[in-house]
Amino acid sequence: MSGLYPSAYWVGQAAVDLPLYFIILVIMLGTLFIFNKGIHLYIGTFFTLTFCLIGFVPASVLLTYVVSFTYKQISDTRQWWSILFSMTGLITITIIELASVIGNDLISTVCHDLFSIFIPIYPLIGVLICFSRMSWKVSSDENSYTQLGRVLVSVISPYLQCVILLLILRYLEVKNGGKSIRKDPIFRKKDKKKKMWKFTEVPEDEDEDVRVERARVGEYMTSNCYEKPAIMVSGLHKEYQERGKTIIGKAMRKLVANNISFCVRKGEILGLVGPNGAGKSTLLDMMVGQTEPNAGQILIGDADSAQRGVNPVRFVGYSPQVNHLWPEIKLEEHLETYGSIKGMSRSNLKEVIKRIAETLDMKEDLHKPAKKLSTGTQRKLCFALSLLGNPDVVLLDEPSNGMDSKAKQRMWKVIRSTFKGKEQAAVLTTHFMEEAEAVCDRVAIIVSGQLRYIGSVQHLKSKFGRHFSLDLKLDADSGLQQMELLHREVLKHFPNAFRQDSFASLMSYKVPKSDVQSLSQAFFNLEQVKRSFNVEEYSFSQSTLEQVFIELAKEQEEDDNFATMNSTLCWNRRQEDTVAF
Ligand SMILES: Nc1ncnc2c1ncn2[C@@H]1O[C@H](COP(=O)(O)OP(=O)(O)OP(=O)(O)O)[C@@H](O)[C@H]1O
Repeated sequence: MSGLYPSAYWVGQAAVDLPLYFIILVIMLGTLFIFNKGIHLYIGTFFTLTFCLIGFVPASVLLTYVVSFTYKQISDTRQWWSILFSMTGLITITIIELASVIGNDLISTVCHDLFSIFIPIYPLIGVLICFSRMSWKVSSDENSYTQLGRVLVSVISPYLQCVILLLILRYLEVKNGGKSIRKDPIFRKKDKKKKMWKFTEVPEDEDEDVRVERARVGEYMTSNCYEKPAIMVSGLHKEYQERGKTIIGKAMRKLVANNISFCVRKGEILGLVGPNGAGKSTLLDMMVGQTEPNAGQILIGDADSAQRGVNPVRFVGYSPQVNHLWPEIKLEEHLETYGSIKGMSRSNLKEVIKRIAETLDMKEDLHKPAKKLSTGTQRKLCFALSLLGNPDVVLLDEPSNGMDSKAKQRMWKVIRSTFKGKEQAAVLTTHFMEEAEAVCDRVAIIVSGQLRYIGSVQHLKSKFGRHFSLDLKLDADSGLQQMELLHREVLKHFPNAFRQDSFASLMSYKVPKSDVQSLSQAFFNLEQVKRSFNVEEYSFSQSTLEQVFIELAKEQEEDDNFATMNSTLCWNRRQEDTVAF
């Protein structure tokens, strides 16, 4: 709520609403007493009304605050609640008058008392009805006595209502409020006793590079003599409790970060890749403080500047997986707002917006509201917002989702030029291996909440790429017999080659490294095959990062029969180890 604690927000609202409502009511009552000859203003009436108003005004205002939790748009309040309040006032008056007309004082008194106690907008109406009765009716002691009793109920009820409505407001804030509620001096939630986490064990099957990275982070954390990396994540652990499938089913432990440690140096871009649900977004959420880890430490940016009191908003730029845009606000206004929050000057901001619009091809969309932007442009905008103000660290959660390939290439170029050789660092999650290869200096592969690998793309390929890919495209006229002969010839040169799916005249093989003694010999053999078997063209290449990733995910997720990776690829673990893109 406007960056304020909830209590500060409500007190601020009340500081305006209470006097305003009080003044309006005083003017209305004054007018009533001046022009209505039926109700006389005596000293007693004046004090009773004043005392009633002091309780009635806050009770009515608190009621509107409480009902404000039931609507999502401002217009809802005008349409429904104002009509409902007017109708309630009218109905209560009608009921009380009807009871009086039929001469049943008991019903009239019971209704009056019930309305006064349970309907916060009634007590003032009730007091006025009583006053008019006391003025107009032939005065009898019994009548005056009844009316005084009713007045008393109407005057006291609003004070009780204030207490109850305040408690309801607090309950609603605690239930619906965001994180600021924890620090709120009035609406603060009582902290439940936190579960104490034991130091999590280092996974036994941990990769050597991951182990080295963990040791490096440990050194950085304990030593003062190094130039610290831009991001340090140490021993991060997070798990959720998942409900069992049946009502009595036991809650399951879902591990989304299993003792993860890594660091990102200044000027470095680290790619986080992994299958759906591996825990990549949760990791970023923990880095920006949106999700609380169960154990571990995250240090972002220059600790010295944090101690010097530099605004932490300037340290981190974050582009979450779900777009965080205001639907009615224009693209340019988004950039202006974020730029101002990050402390950019007006003139600088204008220049930066112009450059962003040109670089990311958004010039024509500058004056469109966010809801009218295409999905790709919305992603571009979120990406641009995260870069505004040159933050020390930028976290990008699947930034290129929904972008066409041209837009992706532009964005990759911007990312490279922003971080390469600079003081800033970035973490980027992606499903596109092509993206990781094009943009990232190092890649971290996460499977089932565990960091399985970390290193440069080339190192990953040479470490895990156990196969070469061989594709042969035969002449369109070649028949099955020709293909069979070619297959035998391939096996002659690469005895352990494994044939994958063939499409029409295209034959694909996975060739183990052990079958390739020297690359020159392999290409010499393939040239001969090409000449003798009407092969139109062929390609022989080291495994792509995509293939390496599939291998890794398969090795380490032995229990899975099927897994999907976004829309870019899927793999089916069949007995013959077929990879299908
Ligand atoms: N608040 C939560 N409560 C329970 N489980 C959660 C919660 N948030 C995330 N999870 C679970 O944690 C796992 C990791 O989710 P996360 O979104 O981090 O994965 P991801 O690697 O980013 O996946 P994707 O690539 O699909 O975005 C998922 O199985 C998800 O269902």
